[in-house]
Amino acid sequence: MGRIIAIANQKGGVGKTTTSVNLSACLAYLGKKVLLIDTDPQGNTTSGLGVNKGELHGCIYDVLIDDEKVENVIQQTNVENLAIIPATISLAGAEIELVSTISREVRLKHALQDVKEDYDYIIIDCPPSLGLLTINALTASDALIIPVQCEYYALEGLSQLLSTVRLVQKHLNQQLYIDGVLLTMLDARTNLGLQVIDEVKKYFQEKVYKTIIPRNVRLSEAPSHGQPIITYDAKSRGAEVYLEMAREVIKNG
Ligand SMILES: Nc1ncnc2c1ncn2[C@@H]1O[C@H](COP(=O)(O)OP(=O)(O)OP(=O)(O)O)[C@@H](O)[C@H]1O
Ligand SMILES: [Mg+2]
Repeated sequence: MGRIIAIANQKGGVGKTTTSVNLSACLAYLGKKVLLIDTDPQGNTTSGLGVNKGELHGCIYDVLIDDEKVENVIQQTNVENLAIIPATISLAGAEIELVSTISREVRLKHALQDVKEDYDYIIIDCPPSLGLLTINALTASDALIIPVQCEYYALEGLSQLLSTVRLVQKHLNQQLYIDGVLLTMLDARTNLGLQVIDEVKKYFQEKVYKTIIPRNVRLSEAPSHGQPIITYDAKSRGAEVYLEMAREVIKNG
């Protein structure tokens, strides 16, 4: 049975998409069958994997709003074992359209029932907000990964995220748990990064992944080539650390 994992933090630019794309590609590289779902209207995950938005026959919007079957919007990527449900800018309207929709928080969960067994992992990249798209992702998921950038104000906003998680657990999805907090974009030359690591570990204790993602320029270049790091530059530090992280996620169950 597939494990569904949401990658969420309402704070912008903390590495959600970089982690979604590269964790998914590394899990696929390790032989797992993976479906990646882009729920962000920015569609960075979609373009980061080289999917041409002009040629799509459907996206996650059609599933959430028009009851399209997920099977009809899943696309293979250039990476073996990795499929995607893309997002386009039409999704920007979904946040408001969902408000007046029946079972608005559980639409993604219900849609994924049909394909959950076809994959080892389903990874959901969330937008930088705690609106209905993120709530749908949390409600559909077994586990949550929270990327936290090793910068000032790293912990800012996390209490709001955690209280949203508690509300989802109470009312919508009892089994949701935090798989881990992932420290991202560490600049090891600064003390600040190390201070943030200490602070986050104090707060989340054993819930912090052992793998810490450093700043790596190859990771920031890869999306413009429409590739995950593992195919763009398999020998880079970025590829090494995301492989290490994928192994940790597999070990967690
Ligand atoms: N480890 C890293 N090293 C270098 N650059 C990185 C790294 N991780 C992410 N970046 C870059 O930082 C920027 C923000 O990362 P990303 O898009 O993954 O964050 P996000 O949380 O998905 O943002 P948003 O909230 O807008 O969806 C991107 O330009 C990305 O290429
Ligand atoms: Mg993103």
